[in-house]
Amino acid sequence: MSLPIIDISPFLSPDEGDNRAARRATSAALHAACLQFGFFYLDLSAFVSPTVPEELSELARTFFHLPQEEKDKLSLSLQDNARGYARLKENVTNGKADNHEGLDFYKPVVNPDKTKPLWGENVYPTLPGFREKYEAWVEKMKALGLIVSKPMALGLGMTPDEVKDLLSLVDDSFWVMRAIGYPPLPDDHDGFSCGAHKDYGCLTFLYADPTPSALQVFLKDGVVPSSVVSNLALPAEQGDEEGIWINADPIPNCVVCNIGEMWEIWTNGMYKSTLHRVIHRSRNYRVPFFFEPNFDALIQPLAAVKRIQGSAPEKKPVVYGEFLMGKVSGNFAGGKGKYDD
Ligand SMILES: O=C(O)CCC(=O)C(=O)O
Ligand SMILES: [Fe+2]
Repeated sequence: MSLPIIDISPFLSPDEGDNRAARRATSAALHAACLQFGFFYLDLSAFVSPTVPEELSELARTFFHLPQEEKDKLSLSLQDNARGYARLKENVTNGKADNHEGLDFYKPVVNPDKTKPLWGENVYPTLPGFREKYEAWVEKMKALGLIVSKPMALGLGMTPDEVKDLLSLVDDSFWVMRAIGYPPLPDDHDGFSCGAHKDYGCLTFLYADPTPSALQVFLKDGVVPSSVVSNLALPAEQGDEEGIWINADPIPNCVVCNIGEMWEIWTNGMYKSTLHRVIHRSRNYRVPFFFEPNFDALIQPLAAVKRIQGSAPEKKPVVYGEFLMGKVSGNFAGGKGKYDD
């Protein structure tokens, strides 16, 4: 049982000739993957050289091996409580400390003011090449976000004008990038490397180290046939929901991609943002990139979705920046973590 692999290469070359059919196939495959799982792999062989994410992981390794007092100089508490370094177990999900440390970056803002949540400045380690390589990755992932948004829009049957409108909501993405350091999760640890959560933006692109069984995805009952479920070893339940946890092990040349809550609103719940968690039994370094809407974007159910669903009750629209602020300031002030509801 493995999540689908989507080939984005037809969207890297012009919309002509044989490529048209290939584009339609990619869009249909994405639509099916979003309907069924909300999680899939994107094959980036034609887009990213495999050495680039390895370099990022290596730089993260070097940073997280620095003495604690060096890392604390970049503490997010010295910034805007969002940008910067969070110590091991500083983030809490579902009331339990996450067994990871992290370094977070957000889209730079005009007139930064670190007394306002999210509105400070990114802090980069002074390690040679760190800033350049991570900033280059931001550019690559922003481009990927725009590329993948197209087949997603086409998979929903959007018209060319609707596609343009959708892209205008993400063309100045208020992105987030994290470098995460996972030490091995001790057997007696009361919690996870990263507790079960949904991502809240549009699309997460996770460059994952090759450790198997670390990232786990919750599939509710009925998503996969029971003949498949009986072959899976992980225990079932999540809160009061019945389902299974499956491993989303890394595949060479692919990023793991999942959809966030903004796609859930755009599709009026047709695509679900899927719960996931991390249980990392070895030491490693991973770099998720969160491709989010523009800060001021109004996110509401799409006309194309209304055509599919008819007159279903509609999810409430949100302005992405307000939604994010509510989440971040409420959670940090209330002692909750960045992923808590
Ligand atoms: O490290 C991973 O495998 C996933 C991390 C994650 O889910 C997140 O940071 O939102
Ligand atoms: Fe996540």
